[in-house]
Amino acid sequence: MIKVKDKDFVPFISSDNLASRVSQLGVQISNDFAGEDPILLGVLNGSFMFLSDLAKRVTIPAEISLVKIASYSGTVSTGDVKTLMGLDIDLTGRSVIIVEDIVDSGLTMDFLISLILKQTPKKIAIATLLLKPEAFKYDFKIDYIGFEIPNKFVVGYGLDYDGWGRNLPEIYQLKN
Ligand SMILES: O=P(O)(O)OC[C@H]1O[C@H](OP(=O)(O)OP(=O)(O)O)[C@H](O)[C@@H]1O
Ligand SMILES: Nc1nc2[nH]cnc2c(=O)[nH]1
Repeated sequence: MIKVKDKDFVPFISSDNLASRVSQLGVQISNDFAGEDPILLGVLNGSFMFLSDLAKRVTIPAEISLVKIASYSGTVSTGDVKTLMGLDIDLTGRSVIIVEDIVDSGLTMDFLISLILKQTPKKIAIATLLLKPEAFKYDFKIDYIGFEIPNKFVVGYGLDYDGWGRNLPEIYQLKN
């Protein structure tokens, strides 16, 4: 068990499991997007570690760009998604792979998809390391899912609790 800020968390997904799953996703993306020169669009802050490891496993030419949006404060969503750093790349006619650490309710991703669609890309795909199926409220398709997890708050491998815990190399779940 570990303490992050003022809450206790228990080990949930080991760094070995993360590494092998991320590597499989990299192979899949490389096969599916061969010849398309995709853009890996990471969503800050949470996706930085997943994006970094995934990008190293993508063996085809790919651009990398970042957007920064946020809706969570502590362990709860504010229900209000804000763009804190916008797109700095033209997505017109491009194949865009959105890279997220987690899709929970789906609110953030839904917001991002509509933002990107305004730029008329050729294709949008979604890659998320984690998905909480019980919490997911939308019906957009998620193309690459690392792990489906229960509806409990997690930290580590980029994911934070109030800013803390992002640097942990494995994923932990909030203790009951
Ligand atoms: O599906 P949802 O319910 O919208 O939740 C998922 C979002 O929540 C987290 O971001 P957060 O707002 O905590 O910002 P961060 O990436 O800076 O940690 C996570 O990185 C996703 O972007
Ligand atoms: N750190 C963290 N951020 C989230 N954003 C949405 N769900 C979660 C979660 O379980 N953990």
